[in-house]
Amino acid sequence: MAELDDDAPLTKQRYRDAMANLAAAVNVVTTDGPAGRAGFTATAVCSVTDEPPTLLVCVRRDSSVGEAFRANGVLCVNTLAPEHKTLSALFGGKTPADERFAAAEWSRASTGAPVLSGALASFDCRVSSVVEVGTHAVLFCEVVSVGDGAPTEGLVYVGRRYDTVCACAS
Ligand SMILES: NC(=O)c1ccc[n+]([C@@H]2O[C@H](COP(=O)([O-])OP(=O)(O)OC[C@H]3O[C@@H](n4cnc5c(N)ncnc54)[C@H](O)[C@@H]3O)[C@@H](O)[C@H]2O)c1
Ligand SMILES: Cc1cc2c(cc1C)N(C[C@H](O)[C@H](O)[C@H](O)COP(=O)(O)O)c1[nH]c(=O)[nH]c(=O)c1N2
Repeated sequence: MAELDDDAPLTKQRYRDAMANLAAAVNVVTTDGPAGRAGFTATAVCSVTDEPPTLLVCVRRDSSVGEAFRANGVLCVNTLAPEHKTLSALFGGKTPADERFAAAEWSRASTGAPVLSGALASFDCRVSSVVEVGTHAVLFCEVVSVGDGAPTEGLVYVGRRYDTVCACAS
């Protein structure tokens, strides 16, 4: 059981160590448009409201991909299945964009954002507002269409490693 320690300084490392205990779905977030095609791995994705359907994505402001998302103003959140572990590492590393996208099959959403074939779910979005908080930009995104695959197993990231969970309806 975790106990709060108010005396120890709250360092970045202690914050990260605690956050590492939160299991999170793994997504590849993609965009395309005048600023070019880009994509990155993200666990900082969350549903905000269903009226209007809105989710948020947090992206590091100093990442090579962040500006493309802001400039294109559209994105697709592709939720990964267990077979996408290698893809997650590719989109989460320093690999050039073309190599990232060459590792999977894609179609195009109505916004123009790339949709991952075999994703557990895909959310095609328009960025409705951006709030900068510290090192990250929080992209609030209105969902314009969704696609979901057959119930299967989901990929989660917890304790700094990947795991598989049942995503089947009980
Ligand atoms: N929100 C994020 O930007 C975020 C989330 C998860 C992982 N990552 C990156 O993926 C790599 C591997 O992460 P890891 O979980 O194995 O180990 P880690 O020790 O770097 O991170 C542990 C946890 O802390 C949080 N975190 C890490 N970096 C963060 C950041 N810059 N801003 C906000 N929260 C952050 C995440 O919840 C992460 O799962 C690292 O480079 C990490 O920075 C970034
Ligand atoms: C499991 C996991 C989860 C996340 C990440 C990584 C991994 C492996 N990364 C980091 C991000 O994917 C990485 O910095 C990319 O490389 C960013 O693209 P550039 O390398 O800057 O092009 C990440 N970055 C971010 O800004 N928000 C996030 O939610 C996450 N989540």
